[in-house]
Amino acid sequence: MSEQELKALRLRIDALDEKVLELISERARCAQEVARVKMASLAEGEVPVFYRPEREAQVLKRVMERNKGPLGNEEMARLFREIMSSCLALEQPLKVAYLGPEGTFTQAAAMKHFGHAVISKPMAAIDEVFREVAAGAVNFGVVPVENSTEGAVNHTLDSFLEHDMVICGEVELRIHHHLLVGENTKTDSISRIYSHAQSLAQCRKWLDAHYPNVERVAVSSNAEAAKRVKGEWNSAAIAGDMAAGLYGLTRLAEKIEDRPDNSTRFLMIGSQEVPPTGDDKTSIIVSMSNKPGALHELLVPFHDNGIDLTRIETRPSRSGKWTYVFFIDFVGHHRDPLIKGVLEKISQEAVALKVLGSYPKAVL
Ligand SMILES: O=C(O)C(=O)C[C@]1(C(=O)O)C=C[C@@H](O)C=C1
Repeated sequence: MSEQELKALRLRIDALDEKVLELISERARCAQEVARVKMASLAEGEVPVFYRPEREAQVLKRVMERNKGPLGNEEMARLFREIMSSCLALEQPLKVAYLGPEGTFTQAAAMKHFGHAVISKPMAAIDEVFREVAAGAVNFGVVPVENSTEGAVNHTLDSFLEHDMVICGEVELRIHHHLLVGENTKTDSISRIYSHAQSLAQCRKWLDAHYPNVERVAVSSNAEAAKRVKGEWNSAAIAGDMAAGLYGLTRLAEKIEDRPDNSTRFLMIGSQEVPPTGDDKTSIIVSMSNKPGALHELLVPFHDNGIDLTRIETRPSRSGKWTYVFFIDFVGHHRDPLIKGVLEKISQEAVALKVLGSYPKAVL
């Protein structure tokens, strides 16, 4: 390519950037207007709701449907995710608590869902995220709920039994683990590998094959593992890209998870009910009396109405020995007439039924 051609193309890019800039600014001004209208139409004592997950899901879906390339749909939606995040921050900067410390996959999930224009607050434990939301110190919380290799995150399920929370969104993240070391660590001198217990489990086969005799130490998060090895000489951490970048660690081996499709699902928790979008999921907790056929009775109304169950999990209830609660996710919104009917049927049989929330299916 000649210098001349390159120069002409860069001039075109400059001109296009100017238009993009103008359009983004116009969109941001429009969002400010939206905020003004929301404020003006408030009833006496009503609090304004700036963040609208159902609208955000619609915007992102529309972008993906209309995108003609060459950028991929997800790539394009991610750009719009960030534009919307910044527009919302003009209306109201959201405060989001997540399972920290900085650099965890939960932080990456929070950024994927809310974009980078939020004020984010790392918490030391899942229960603390719940408490922070319940206390009203933040607008939303982000917690992991299940992993495709290791199953349920029990701390999260148990926290739902203790706190009144509304689930207002979900996000799925592909989890890639790397073996990370600090600058002073020699490859052949590793005597200890730190990570979160779930991450150690997700890389068990790889560790058995490559470091069978090295001590594996479970710590509170993989970001914590990364933080520790930064200053140590003989240890390595298993953690993801965010932690590697944050603590300036070197990747000795990349993508060491045993299953290439290893993914984690995260939930956004708050107090805001989300209206239907037409493509939603609902999460409920049900406790049944301890008698034969109770689970069957619970599942029949879903089957009879052709409702797609996406997950069912059992946890011991806090109220009696050998009694259980079921966490169930299914497709649909609790305001849909069909779902309403099913929930009514279940509540007739159940000891207790709680709708944790209906929310748009993850778009990204
Ligand atoms: O449509 C709204 O209610 C807006 O506030 C605008 C907007 C946007 O930028 O598109 C911003 C924040 C909301 O979460 C949803 C959408």
